Amino acid sequence: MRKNGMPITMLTAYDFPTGRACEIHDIDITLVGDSLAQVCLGYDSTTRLTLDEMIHHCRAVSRGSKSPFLVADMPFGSYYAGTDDTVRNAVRMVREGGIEGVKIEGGQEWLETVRKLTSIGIPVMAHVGLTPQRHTSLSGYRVQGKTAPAALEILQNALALQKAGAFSIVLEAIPRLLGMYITQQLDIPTIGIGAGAQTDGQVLVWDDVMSTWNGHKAKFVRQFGDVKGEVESGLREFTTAIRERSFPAELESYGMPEEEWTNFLALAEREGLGGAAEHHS
Ligand SMILES: Nc1nc(=O)c2c([nH]1)NC[C@@H]1CN(c3ccc(C(=O)N[C@@H](CCC(=O)O)C(=O)O)cc3)CN21
Ligand SMILES: CC(C)C(=O)C(=O)O
Ligand SMILES: [Mg+2]
Repeated sequence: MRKNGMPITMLTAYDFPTGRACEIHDIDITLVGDSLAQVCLGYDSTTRLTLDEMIHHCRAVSRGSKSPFLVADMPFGSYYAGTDDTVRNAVRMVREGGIEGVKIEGGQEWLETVRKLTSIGIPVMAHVGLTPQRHTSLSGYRVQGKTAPAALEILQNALALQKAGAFSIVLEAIPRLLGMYITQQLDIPTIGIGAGAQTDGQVLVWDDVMSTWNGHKAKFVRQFGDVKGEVESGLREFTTAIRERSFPAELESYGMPEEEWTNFLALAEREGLGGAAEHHS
């Protein structure tokens, strides 16, 4: 993939229509992010998402997103119980979910896992800096690598993950200088989210880009679309039109030959049903 060329565009998708939109509108990498826990399923943390739930959404996205490279987050708890178990879970995501690569959060502790998945043909995207699956032990969603030792540790993790075979790496919520430095040091492409403008690509969450997410807006989010505004005005007009009976119009309903209607009324009356039709208002 690209290094120093045109930046890589990556966007999350969670279902068939959003996957389809990534394909049609020229996204390079579609990510079935575990952020789906929060933005689609209403959980308070990505740690609540199960492997089965993730696979269900991967299946929908993969039917819509054919040409972008398709990556999915391995859910919290699906890659800790030894390499064999992790491989089994990743293989399910590929075979049942139809995805092409997996993303895992963390550093040195996953080198063996990255080597194994890569060796059996499942490309691994690494993810360092702010790792949301660990928000509890990180004491919340905080910028990472702001001190010299912390920055060094992130760089060392990134280098080790590359050496273990990761094909790309997400850098989340780190100072922009560190994002630039790590990008220069690595041969594999870096994809930033809150890592400044010098990474090889950028990723954001669909609902942040489209302004449909009602929760906290991180500093790194830019809202490019106003789907929330469209939903508001669309629903206001929908309910108003129903309540004032301007919907449906005649053209939005079905007719019947006049003669059939007359015969119907006569038939109904003969059967002793309903009486005259003037009751309807
Ligand atoms: N809608 C949404 N967007 C995301 O980017 C996202 C999710 N959900 N859910 C899963 C994780 C959680 N992520 C988050 C969540 C919060 C912050 C956040 O509030 N960051 C603070 C940093 C404050 C500081 O340390 O100074 C910020 O205000 O940017 C960052 C990433 C990224 N992912
Ligand atoms: C924000 C991206 C990188 C992610 O991991 C997610 O959407 O879950
Ligand atoms: Mg994620």
